Amino acid sequence: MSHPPPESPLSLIASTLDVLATILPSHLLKPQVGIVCGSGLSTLASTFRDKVEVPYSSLRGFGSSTVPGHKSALAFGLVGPGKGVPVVAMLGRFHAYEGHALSTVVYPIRVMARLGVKNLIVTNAAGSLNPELPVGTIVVIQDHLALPNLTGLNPLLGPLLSPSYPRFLPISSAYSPSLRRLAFIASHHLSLPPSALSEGIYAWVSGPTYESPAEGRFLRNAGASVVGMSTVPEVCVAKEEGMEVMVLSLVTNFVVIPEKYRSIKEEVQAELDGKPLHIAEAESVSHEEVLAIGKEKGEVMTRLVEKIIELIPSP
Ligand SMILES: O=P(O)(O)O[C@H]1O[C@H](CO)[C@@H](O)[C@H]1O
Ligand SMILES: Nc1nc2[nH]cnc2c(=O)[nH]1
Repeated sequence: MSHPPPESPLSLIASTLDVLATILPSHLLKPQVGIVCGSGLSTLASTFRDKVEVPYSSLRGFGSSTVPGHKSALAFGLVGPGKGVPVVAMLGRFHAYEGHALSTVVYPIRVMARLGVKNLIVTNAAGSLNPELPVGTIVVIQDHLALPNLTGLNPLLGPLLSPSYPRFLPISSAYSPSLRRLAFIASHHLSLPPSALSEGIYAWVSGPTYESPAEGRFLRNAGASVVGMSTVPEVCVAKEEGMEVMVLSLVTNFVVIPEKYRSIKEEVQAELDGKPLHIAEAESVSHEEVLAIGKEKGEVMTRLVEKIIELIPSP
């Protein structure tokens, strides 16, 4: 028995676009800006006007977001004063550690590109590797350190989706300087304190384990400022699709990097000497903590993203 040939990615995308065309009113069908909401950050769509939510389950090619703090739906709407800017947001993203293929992780970005999105604002929750980036800081990402990209898990591995795409995509200027400028100008318009927004380098790791102390130290020594388990696949594909991209990482925790390891050998010797050591409780990260900071900073992130969208020159 012969099997039908597998559906091509482009025909799958076309079927998603057909469904959206039947659901959306015409003024929302051509979004100019795309947003990816990070863990606990789906509030970024809370102020959209004329909002229409489309569940991922109704769109072929989409996976389901299984991580708490990620909702499985696209939100379309208008942002900003007057007529408003049409936008689309992923209220939840897909991570490779959930078991999604990288092609699924980036599928919504390819759909956004074909809806007409030219500017992509990617957000995430991330762990800080730098004491100068405390919890609550919003880091405007300048560059990335993607170990999976360097070791065989690049999201662009495989046949090109279109022969017009470059086989060897340069990503040395993936993080749009003009959009990054707008982040700082928006922050100024909103009178946020200078410490609210910083700049840095995002390390992408596969997760789902958080970093061991040695891994955290390794990433810090390699030049990364924050670390997370997402974002880079979306950025690489958005660049391949010709979009301008910016990334805002919300620092939700410090990566635990002790200056000195606890020495069980010294502890035992101290006990034998009758002078037991005082051992501090070991710190650790939790996703609940990550979500709590997302909730706390959701409002300021929303105002910042809205203002950036207002400042993007119209086409
Ligand atoms: O990157 P986002 O989706 O914001 O989520 C971050 O938070 C989760 C860990 O708490 C990981 O998925 C990490 O990547
Ligand atoms: N890998 C990683 N991802 C995160 N997402 C939020 N915090 C962290 C972190 O400390 N490490």
